[in-house]
Amino acid sequence: MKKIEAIIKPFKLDEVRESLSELGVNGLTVTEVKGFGRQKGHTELYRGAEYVVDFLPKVKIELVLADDLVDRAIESITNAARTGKIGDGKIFVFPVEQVVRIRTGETGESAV
Ligand SMILES: Nc1ncnc2c1ncn2[C@@H]1O[C@H](COP(=O)(O)OP(=O)(O)OP(=O)(O)O)[C@@H](O)[C@H]1O
Repeated sequence: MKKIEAIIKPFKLDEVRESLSELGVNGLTVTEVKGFGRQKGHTELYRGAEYVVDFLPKVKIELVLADDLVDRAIESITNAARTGKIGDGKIFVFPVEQVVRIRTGETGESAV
């Protein structure tokens, strides 16, 4: 199992969620975050306004999924989140040791 953390532009959240649902992803966690990438100090467009601030609002999506879904999930997120402009975001992938579904006590891939 792997955990994908994707930092995306907030207005792309619905599109990304829909593309992941089509893949059969069972759940995900979303957090409003702030951050910067390589373009720090440069302006970036956010909701029509230009920002020169250090930290821009982003959305972090976290999802844990079976190994065989990871490549397709990365492709879906990339296609849905890309505008081609700076600040489109980044995807990080981590190994996951264990998952426990609290209600049923299931563990491993069947708990994801
Ligand atoms: N190395 C990193 N570690 C942790 N978070 C990061 C890292 N790089 C980017 N992020 C997060 O991802 C968000 C989007 O990054 P961003 O797309 O601006 O990266 P970039 O490398 O500057 O790419 P681009 O050239 O497309 O703008 C940042 O606001 C930050 O929250």
